[in-house]
Amino acid sequence: MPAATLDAFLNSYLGPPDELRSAVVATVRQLTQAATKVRNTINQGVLGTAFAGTRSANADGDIQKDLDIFADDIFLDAMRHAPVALYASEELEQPVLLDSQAPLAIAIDPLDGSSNIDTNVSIGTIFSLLPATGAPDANPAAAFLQAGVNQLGAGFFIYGPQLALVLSLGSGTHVFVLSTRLGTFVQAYESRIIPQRTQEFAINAANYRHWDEAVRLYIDDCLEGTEGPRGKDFNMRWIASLVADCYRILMRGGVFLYPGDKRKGYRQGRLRLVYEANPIAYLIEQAGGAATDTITRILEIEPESLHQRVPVVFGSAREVARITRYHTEPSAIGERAPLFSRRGLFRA
Ligand SMILES: O=P(O)(O)OC[C@H]1O[C@](O)(COP(=O)(O)O)[C@@H](O)[C@@H]1O
Ligand SMILES: [Mg+2]
Ligand SMILES: [Mg+2]
Repeated sequence: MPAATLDAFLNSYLGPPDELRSAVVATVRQLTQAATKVRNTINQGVLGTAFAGTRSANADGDIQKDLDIFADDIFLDAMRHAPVALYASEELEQPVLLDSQAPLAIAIDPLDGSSNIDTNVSIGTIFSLLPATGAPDANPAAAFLQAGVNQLGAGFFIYGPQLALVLSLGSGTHVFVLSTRLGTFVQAYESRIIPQRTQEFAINAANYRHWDEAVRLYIDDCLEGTEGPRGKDFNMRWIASLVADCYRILMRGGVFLYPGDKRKGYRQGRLRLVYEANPIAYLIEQAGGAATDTITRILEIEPESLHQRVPVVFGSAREVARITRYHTEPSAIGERAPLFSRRGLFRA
């Protein structure tokens, strides 16, 4: 029987007194308040213009939209009232030291799907909760260079038709929706289970000519549908908001790919390991899915730097495993010989 509210869920997670657990719960509570503020701002319909004059380039060189910076300020401020030692954000070159004695470190993408801000398509906030290891005041970035398996919890808010929180604290992936009538987040599902198989993929196909052969072949085979080696038709989606693509996969399965490609600066894809791929991989695995960098499990990758990128494939476990085989044992896929000699459907 699902707990009716986020509060009830968090209380049931608390269990016996435990400093880390209560820190996680207090932090999630602060995050929900911050997300509600961001949502209220979005609802005022002031996205592009309200924060004029705040545009600049972030740590990854992207042009920051004004709402990115606003959201970052809101979440940073909220974390000052949480048991958080360190706050690392996509929008900040270096982590901020908040309280060296506090037990947690948070890595956050305050506004995911920025290219959709002006288009009224779902955007979100992604967060990863880690133990604040090492000496936070001596080397703030070091706490974030731990593999995703160490996460104590992870989640994202999605500012869509509903304000939803997708959350895992290590036992399943749960979805809560803000009820404006009740003034609280209400559990919408007990725990998501992603189907093992799928007939739906998500990828930015405009990059087809830049992909490696393994990715092209996988997509070619999907597009051939019932006439190709897969023997079934596929559907395609690409929202260009990681949170929205992930939410759909949690609801009905599917596979998401943002591989590395040959464009300058995209050899490791576009997504960031510490505050995008790791929390998403944690949620997906907790829902029975899988997440890799095409070959290696995302959660086992040891980050080398806070803002590093990583190729990402996640979703229905059998499909993710198949994509790995396209990369590691291509001759075992289908019945083609010699492999990679075919011309792709997108190619002239
Ligand atoms: O525009 P592209 O290359 O298709 O990339 C879209 C991807 O980039 C992102 O917008 C990156 O996140 P940010 O908006 O936080 O930079 C993802 O949400 C999305 O999956
Ligand atoms: Mg993002
Ligand atoms: Mg962002």
